[in-house]
Amino acid sequence: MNNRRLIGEYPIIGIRPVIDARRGMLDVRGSLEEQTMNMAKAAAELLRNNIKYVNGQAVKVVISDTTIGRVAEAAACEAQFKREGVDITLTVTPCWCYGTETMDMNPMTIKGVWGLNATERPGAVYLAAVLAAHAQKGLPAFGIYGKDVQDADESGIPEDVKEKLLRFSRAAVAVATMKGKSYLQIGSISMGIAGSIINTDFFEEYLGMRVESVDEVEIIRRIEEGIYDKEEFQKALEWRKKYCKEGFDKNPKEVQKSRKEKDEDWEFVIKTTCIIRDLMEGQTNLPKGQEEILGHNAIAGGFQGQRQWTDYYPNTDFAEAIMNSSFDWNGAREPYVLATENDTLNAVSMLFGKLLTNRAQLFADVRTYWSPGAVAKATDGYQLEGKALEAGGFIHLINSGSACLDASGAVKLENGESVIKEWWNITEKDQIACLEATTWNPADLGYFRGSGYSSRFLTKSQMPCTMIRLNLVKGIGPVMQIAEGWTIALPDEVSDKLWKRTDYTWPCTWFAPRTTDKGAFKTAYDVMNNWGANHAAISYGHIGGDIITLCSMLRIPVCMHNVPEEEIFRPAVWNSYGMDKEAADYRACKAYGPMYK
Ligand SMILES: C[C@H](O)[C@@H](O)[C@@H](O)C(=O)CO
Ligand SMILES: [Mn+2]
Repeated sequence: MNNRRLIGEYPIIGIRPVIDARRGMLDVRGSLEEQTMNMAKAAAELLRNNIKYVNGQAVKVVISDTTIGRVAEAAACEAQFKREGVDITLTVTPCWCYGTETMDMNPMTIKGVWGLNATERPGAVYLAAVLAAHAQKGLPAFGIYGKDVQDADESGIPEDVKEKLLRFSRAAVAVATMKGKSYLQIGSISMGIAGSIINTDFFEEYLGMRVESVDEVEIIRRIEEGIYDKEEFQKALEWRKKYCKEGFDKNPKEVQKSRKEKDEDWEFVIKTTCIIRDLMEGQTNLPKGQEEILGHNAIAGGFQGQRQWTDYYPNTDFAEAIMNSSFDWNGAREPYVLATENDTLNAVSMLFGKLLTNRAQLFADVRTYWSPGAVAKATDGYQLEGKALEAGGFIHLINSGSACLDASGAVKLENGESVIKEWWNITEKDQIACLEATTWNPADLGYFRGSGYSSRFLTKSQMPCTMIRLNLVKGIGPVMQIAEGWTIALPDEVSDKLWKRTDYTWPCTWFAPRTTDKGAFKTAYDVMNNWGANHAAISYGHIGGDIITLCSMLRIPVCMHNVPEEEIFRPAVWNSYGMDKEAADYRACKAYGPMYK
């Protein structure tokens, strides 16, 4: 089994308890030491208990050795945090302190400040003062201030403060996890899809990542020279025979592959899967391997899922589907991020979703808008209901390959509702359910002359989800689109009729956005008509607020979203760019520019 994962530390959060330094006969500082340090301890406990890295471990949180009252202690804390590898700081206080003397001045940390809303000592006044200092010094920081005044002896953290502390920390950990990791592109531009044109400046300057590129011939070389984990290959082959059942072959009889050829294809696609994984993260069990033992340290990647390779070799839909899922032949494991058609921007969208949720992601074409009338016409009068009716129709999400099997909705909560779980909660039963909901149909030989297999499932249940896409726009740079909504369940016969109109052997999901009475969210049609590219990444849950916070940390403006205003949480200084939140976002992102430039 592969025991290599990403090289590089996971980000550490450092908590900075700041305090009024005045001593003298009444010893102001002394009277506040315990309360201040207790705030830091409470925040640390909240984060440790609720935030996990993508590898399933609890986030590491350290606290300054002392409270910080003057600049010498701020400097000592900075030195301590440097030793401990802190990327994210959370400053907390119940009282007035001296803003510029105690603030985090490190230009590279991601910063939050929590000022206690208790009026005995003016923590909120410090919060406002130090956020003004952050604004004046060009060091954006998130401000956290609870709505209700807390009594001085109250130790708990109010729910609204918890929500902001957790949103800030989830997004900050996601941002800092990407730093220093690689994106691996295998192959090149697929079918003229602009997202396949890898923009190294974007990865380097906005995400702090590096771009690695490998020609597809590397996979052929490793197959032919036997440079892959043979034990792993055999284990995967047996697992496939047992759990990944073949579906119907839609190809005309006269061109269908023979049984022998189909079995050879299975061996080929499984070797390809093992090698793509080795390319991403390395592989210690490569007896014939030398430099191949080292991977590209890739936290995300893409394969040129159509044309050239697929005109000649079996496609990589099996690799893409299995690697994006929460499990494989070794059981539940952290899902990878592997985009098909080499869509680097959809891969980044999947990466954002995965890092914020620790759940597998769905890659899809934003393929077709179905209006209520069009559905009725195509299905002898079926009338939409529920979320699809509310949205004025729905969108067909379907692409070969990179759809995690978790998106089948086969995994159920206790109450019977479908869910995509954090990968460490996936049980053996969940894995079997997803595999039983999926067939592996011989590839469409029109699109994939080289054959192979495509995963096929229908998302049969309603799940809350968030559809996003990061786009690159000349003159602006990266922008983000967000549509919260639901997968929807249609009667099987209705699904069948609509699905058969297109690629009936690919994974099929129907999506209804949450609509408003405005612009791009009037109806599902408007969402599709305003979508900026052919692809989207879909994450379980309504995570648009987290995406917005993450994008503000990366200085990526959000051009379209249906997130309730109260969930929008950006650095405090964004307010200084005007009352219109969208315009302010654009202005601020432009003013501060990418984090790593
Ligand atoms: C028709 C093409 O081959 C499909 O793959 C197309 O639906 C795409 O996925 C383009 O993104
Ligand atoms: Mn596509």
